[in-house]
Amino acid sequence: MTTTPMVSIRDFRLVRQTRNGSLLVLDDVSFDVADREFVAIVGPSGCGKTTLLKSIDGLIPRTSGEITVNGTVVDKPGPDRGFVFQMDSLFPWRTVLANIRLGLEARAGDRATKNRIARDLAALVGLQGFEEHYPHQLSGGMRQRVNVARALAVDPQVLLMDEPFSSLDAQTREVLQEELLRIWSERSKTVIFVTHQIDEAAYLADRVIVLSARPGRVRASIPIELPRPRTLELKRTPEFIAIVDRIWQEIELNDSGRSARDADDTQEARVNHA
Ligand SMILES: Nc1ncnc2c1ncn2[C@@H]1O[C@H](COP(=O)(O)OP(=O)(O)OP(=O)(O)O)[C@@H](O)[C@H]1O
Repeated sequence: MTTTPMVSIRDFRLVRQTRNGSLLVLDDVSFDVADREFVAIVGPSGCGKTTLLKSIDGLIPRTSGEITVNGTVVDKPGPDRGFVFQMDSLFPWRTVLANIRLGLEARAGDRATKNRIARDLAALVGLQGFEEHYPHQLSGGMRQRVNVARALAVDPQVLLMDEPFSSLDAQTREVLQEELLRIWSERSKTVIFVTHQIDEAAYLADRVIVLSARPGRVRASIPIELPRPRTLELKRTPEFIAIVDRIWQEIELNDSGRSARDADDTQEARVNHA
């Protein structure tokens, strides 16, 4: 018996229109993500990680290929997916509770129930006691906790996270990484997590997908066979360091064998209109 993957990406290709013409951003991307799997996506800057995540959310129309979530073709955002953005995307005039409640407001149901859900989520992300605070009264880490809670409010099956901790200091980032693993296991979500931090990818994920320089193609899919539950001490073990090294090697070599960092500046993956 085969189980349907939670997210399935098939022969996905995406061309963006820019001032200089058409730009091939993603090409021939295919991979599956199982229910409750935690997958991290890494790759050189500009290779299309955010574009891929937004495509899974249905925010960008595909050029060809297909993405399905729980067997349904994605053509727009839906409550089965929650998106946690890279940058602080809270409404400054809303309290913590009102920000978390946001996704629920368009839905049927009474205000008391929605407030209860929002309060439970505030507690889940460690913000009990801060429900009536405004974003400017919170630290960066606390604001990202609100972002996570807000994405969870509609109880999505899939959580799409775009470098959610990148603007945080190293210590806060590590605290939130541990918290995210706790939330992921408590709430049984499927997570797709884009990051630049290779150690973050290895620490969090069951599997790391490495994209090539633009146009992004799947270069490697590396299973992270490290035991769970994971604690931060894991990062100091030889097994962990070896995995991080392996991921780095895949990133450093792009398709033409050049350094991925150089290639990002020079590669012109443009598609002519003609
Ligand atoms: N709205 C847009 N219109 C046209 N091109 C875009 C748009 N957004 C992004 N791009 C281009 O698509 C390519 C991929 O961008 P994307 O943000 O997905 O990359 P990324 O891998 O997430 O980058 P980074 O790691 O730097 O965040 C880049 O060349 C970018 O310039």
